[in-house]
Amino acid sequence: MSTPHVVVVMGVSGTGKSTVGRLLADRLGVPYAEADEFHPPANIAKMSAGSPLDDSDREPWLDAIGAWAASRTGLGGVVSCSALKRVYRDRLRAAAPGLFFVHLAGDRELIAGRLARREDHFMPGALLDSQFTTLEPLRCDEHGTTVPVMAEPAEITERAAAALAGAGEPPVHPRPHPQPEADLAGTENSTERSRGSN
Ligand SMILES: Nc1ncnc2c1ncn2[C@@H]1O[C@H](COP(=O)(O)OP(=O)(O)O)[C@@H](O)[C@H]1O
Ligand SMILES: O=C(O)[C@H](O)[C@@H](O)[C@H](O)[C@H](O)COP(=O)(O)O
Repeated sequence: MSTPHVVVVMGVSGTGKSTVGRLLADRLGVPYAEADEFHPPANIAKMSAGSPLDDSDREPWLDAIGAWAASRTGLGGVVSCSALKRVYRDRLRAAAPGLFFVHLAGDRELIAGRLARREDHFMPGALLDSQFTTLEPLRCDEHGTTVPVMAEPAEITERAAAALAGAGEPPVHPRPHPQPEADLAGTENSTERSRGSN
């Protein structure tokens, strides 16, 4: 029996992480975890007030998501997380080596339109520019794939699942040792890099 992947569905606010993440988890038969549930209340308050998060705001959030991902290693799971910068993804990989990233990518106008129509969410559409400014797309040495979001959610999910199937077994890593605090503002850390499949 194959080893299930732990998948991070990433991208800017409104790109479809929650929508596609839930569908992908159902498709794979694994649990889904929602990034917004991992924020300290202060982060929600800051974004609700119209201010973007900075690196230090995101540290406890990334660590909580990383801990969930680590708990699913070998079992499988899907978690949403904007994971906008490479150094954020390195932090997640340090906690849970072997993560597969699905970057949901779309242009600003398309996503702004979806955010404008989304109801009952704390994230103001006015923060979208800052999300795009911060975004560092997946690099070719990162284990993952990029899927355009100008399609129906079911089709996006199929494309993500196909990329995952093509990626084979998750890379085997020893259980990570506790890491010293990484400096998000610093240069890349020494996290082992997985072979990219995108
Ligand atoms: N592929 C899609 N086509 C049309 N609307 C979408 C698509 N994916 C998501 N949406 C809608 O766009 C909005 C943002 O999606 P959501 O999943 O909440 O994004 P995120 O979790 O990345 O912030 C929601 O109202 C959702 O229903
Ligand atoms: O700034 C970030 O790192 C992210 O934007 C993150 O904070 C998250 O995306 C928000 O909680 C909004 O939630 P959605 O991405 O679901 O809109």
